[in-house]
Amino acid sequence: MATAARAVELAVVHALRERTGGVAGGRVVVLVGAGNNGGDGLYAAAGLARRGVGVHVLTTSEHPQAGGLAALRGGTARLVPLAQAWPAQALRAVADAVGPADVVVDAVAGTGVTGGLRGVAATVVAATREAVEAAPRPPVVVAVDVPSGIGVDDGALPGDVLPADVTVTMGVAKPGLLLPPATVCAGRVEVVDLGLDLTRRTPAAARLTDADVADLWPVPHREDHKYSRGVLGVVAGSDRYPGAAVLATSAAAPLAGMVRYVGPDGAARHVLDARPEVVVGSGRVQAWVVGPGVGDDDTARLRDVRRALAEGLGTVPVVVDAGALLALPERVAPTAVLTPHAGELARLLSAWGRSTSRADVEADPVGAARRAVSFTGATVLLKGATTLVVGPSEEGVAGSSDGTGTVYAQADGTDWLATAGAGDVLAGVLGALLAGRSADVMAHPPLAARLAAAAALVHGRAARAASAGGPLVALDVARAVPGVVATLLAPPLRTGPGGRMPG
Ligand SMILES: NC(=O)C1=CN([C@@H]2O[C@H](COP(=O)(O)OP(=O)(O)OC[C@H]3O[C@@H](n4cnc5c(N)ncnc54)[C@H](O)[C@@H]3O)[C@@H](O)[C@H]2O)[C@H](O)CC1
Repeated sequence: MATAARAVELAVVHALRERTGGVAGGRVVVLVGAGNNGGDGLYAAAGLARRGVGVHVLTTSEHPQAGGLAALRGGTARLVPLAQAWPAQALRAVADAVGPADVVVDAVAGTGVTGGLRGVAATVVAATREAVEAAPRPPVVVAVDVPSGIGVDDGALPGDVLPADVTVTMGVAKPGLLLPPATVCAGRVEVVDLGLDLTRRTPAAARLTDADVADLWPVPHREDHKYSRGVLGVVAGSDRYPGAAVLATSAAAPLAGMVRYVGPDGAARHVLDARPEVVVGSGRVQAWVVGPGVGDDDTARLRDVRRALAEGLGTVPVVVDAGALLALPERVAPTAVLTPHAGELARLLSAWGRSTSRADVEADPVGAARRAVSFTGATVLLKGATTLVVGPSEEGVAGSSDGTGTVYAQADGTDWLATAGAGDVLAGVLGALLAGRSADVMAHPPLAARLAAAAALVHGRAARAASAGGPLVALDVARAVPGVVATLLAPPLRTGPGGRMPG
């Protein structure tokens, strides 16, 4: 508890310095519940008071953690017990304290709560949220371990939650901090190292970092040639949607050893205008992308899709996108990566006899993605503001009870990425990555999920680079991809002794 409380205290100190330029004299409200989460809040409050911070501790339980209460005693923190107050008095106390505060610490509840907050805790959290939103200069909100009341294991939002700017979480990022919808309430997540050995546990949810992606990315060696680096076959675009072919191949061409394009002459001309490096026509490939820009009623193009699926599935990794999704056989291996958005996933699940609307998928994206994995055996990448990737659980490794593995939740992009053609670019990036690691994926199919998450990270970062805070088009994202990969792969600049760069 001492380590956790100290980390919370330091996060508040940092927030105060950023906001006020100092620490002493800052105004902090700490909301404290009954359990150990509240205990962390109490110890942090005691530490802040010793630094000269003006601390209000608002308790939602009649029995806050005893050790933490003892730590407060004799100090300057003001204790305001809300559990015994009349509701109107309690709400006034919240509004009076929170309105002028610089920082609010949410230590109402942590991992000990399921199914949303109840009673005084729920009322106080709702009132605090209102007061934060109404404040002329809203305080910084620091959550202890998790924003109180989120679904810690599944990312649900079953009731009132105070959205945090920073979550200081203990030991490991809980799934609820990464998974939608709760992930939007977590803010920046800082993990406190408690020295736990987590190597033998399969996390329910994870998020790849830049370093993870750098480790996964295939880097050419001196002996490499275009074929050994991986050839990607792309069945994309149609007379109606030629742009999808251009976007998928433009994203893939710089990353793969070679891209072969299979499609109608008109689209092929556009592809070659944009990327003369692309080879038109079929041939041996180490991975396929099938479906971008192919309508599910386009008989001629679906013939190419089915041919590529028949040739690729089970032999090489295959990205199955857009129009190809409904052409998928009933069962496939995890080396097939489906890349639907919420509407496409709803259609797929409905086609498999589980009537599902887009709203259903949006309400429970993790559950919907897991169901698609259970039905097909494929790896599923569900596109969204937080892109989710999940595949079957690894043999011999404990996963979810439905036979699915870790959910990767990547939130690396920008809202500007919600634009036509962005998915075609992602398909190209993912296809090229799978082509480059084709033999590894076929030897160890669960790798497909990590690579799909890596592609989502690169795609998101490329969008941020292309956007620079403003609007973008999908081709800008494709153009930004090589620079993002270069940055991820660049060795970190280290300063030598005395702060000088090593020569
Ligand atoms: N290694 C560790 O696990 C560490 C954990 N730390 C912190 O401790 C919490 C978990 O503590 P715990 O006491 O088990 O649970 P909570 O603090 O979440 O509170 C439980 C408490 O809340 C009340 N309660 C239960 N359900 C509800 C509800 N629906 N609405 C309102 N109130 C509810 C009930 O009275 C319970 O007693 C973890 O998250 C960390 O923050 C450490 O500090 C570090 C080590």
